Amino acid sequence: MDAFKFRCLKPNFESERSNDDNFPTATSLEQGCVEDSVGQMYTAFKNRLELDSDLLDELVLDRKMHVAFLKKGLIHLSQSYECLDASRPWLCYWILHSLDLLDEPLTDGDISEISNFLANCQCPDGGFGGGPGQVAHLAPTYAAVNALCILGTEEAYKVINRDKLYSYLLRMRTLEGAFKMHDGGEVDIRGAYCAASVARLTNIMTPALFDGTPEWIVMCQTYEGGFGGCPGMEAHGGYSFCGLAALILLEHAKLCNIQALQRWTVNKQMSYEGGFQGRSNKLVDGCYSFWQGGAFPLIHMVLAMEVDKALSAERWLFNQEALQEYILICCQAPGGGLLDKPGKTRDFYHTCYCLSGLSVAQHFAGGKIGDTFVVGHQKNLLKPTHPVFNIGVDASVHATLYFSALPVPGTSQ
Ligand SMILES: CC(C)=CCC/C(C)=C/CC/C(C)=C/COP(=O)(O)OP(=O)(O)O
Ligand SMILES: [Zn+2]
Repeated sequence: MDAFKFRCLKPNFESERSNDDNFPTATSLEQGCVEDSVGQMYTAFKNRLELDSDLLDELVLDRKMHVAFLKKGLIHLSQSYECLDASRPWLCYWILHSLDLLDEPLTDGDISEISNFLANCQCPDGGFGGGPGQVAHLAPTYAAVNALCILGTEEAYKVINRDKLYSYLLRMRTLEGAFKMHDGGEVDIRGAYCAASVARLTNIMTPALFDGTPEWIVMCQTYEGGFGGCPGMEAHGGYSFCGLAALILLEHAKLCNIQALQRWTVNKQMSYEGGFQGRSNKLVDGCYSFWQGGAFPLIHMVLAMEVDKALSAERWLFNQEALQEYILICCQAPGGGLLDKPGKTRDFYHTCYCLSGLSVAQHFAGGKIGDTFVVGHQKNLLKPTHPVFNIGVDASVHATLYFSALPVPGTSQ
């Protein structure tokens, strides 16, 4: 057995624990508790391996259980999901994207039924609401468009009223080029990303729609290097992903300080836990496997355009093995589904973003095509995700091809 195949078995692993015992704060105490529970998961895994070294492949992604959890969610949700009644297109997206990463096909009947449901969430004046009859909102609009592109049939694509979507996006635009999340709603960097993502996928992007948007987005980059939700706010992984992905979609990534963003993002991977935190001095969480981990392919793309000679041709600039260990050992719920950290309950959001982050950590697409790094069983390998849209690469290519044949609203193209 190669005892050091896993990072958590390294002799210096324990020494990577934080040591704030002298001046405990609420935050450092919480951090200590998380390290205890993560350490217990790693120790339990190590002990199982010591009993039977042939169990190296025991580090498995429990595909069968995850698929069962996800498929059940397509049909029935427990009462605890009532609070997500205004996020139903999100539930479709989280479940469909997770199943797609796991390479689990849907029946034609399921595809039609979900397409119909999303059609019922579309608003008469364009965009999608959080459920049938709800007001249009940019976040469920992003989720619905992604979900329909994952479904990938002509029936699904045709649900999207592109002319109305275009006028809805124009209505959400502020004078300076930022986007509000809904009529009378808050303006933040999610709006810019959601608008740019759906506009790019469905081929309704025009210069008028995004005039001033890149300049507004870079105002959200903070002294730490990450992006906040709007100018002056704290840097956070969710917002940083939105900022960089939107700048790439708008072909203006050069406007931001990519070195500062890289330094900040690299330092959000926790040395002991292996997963990512969302912001400085906060706790590890499985969903940041994508919001932070997913930024590395984007950063790589931007640095590669600048002909950075020091750029690795083999690895993303984070510890891909450590992240996979965190997800596989600490984030899998025994009955299927993935979660934030040990002790938390599973949900579809964390299932989607843990799997998305796992996929990023398994696939390196910055050098020769198709380099994979799979920790544990080879069958853990997921399909690759498109780092800008976070839908499968195949689904994004198929959708882009379909919509590029249609005219851009308000132009002769
Ligand atoms: C496309 C789209 C809509 C993207 C959303 C991006 C995203 C996840 C933003 C995070 C927002 C935020 C400030 C969370 C902090 O939560 P917290 O204080 O509970 O968590 P923390 O302690 O980990 O920061
Ligand atoms: Zn989370």
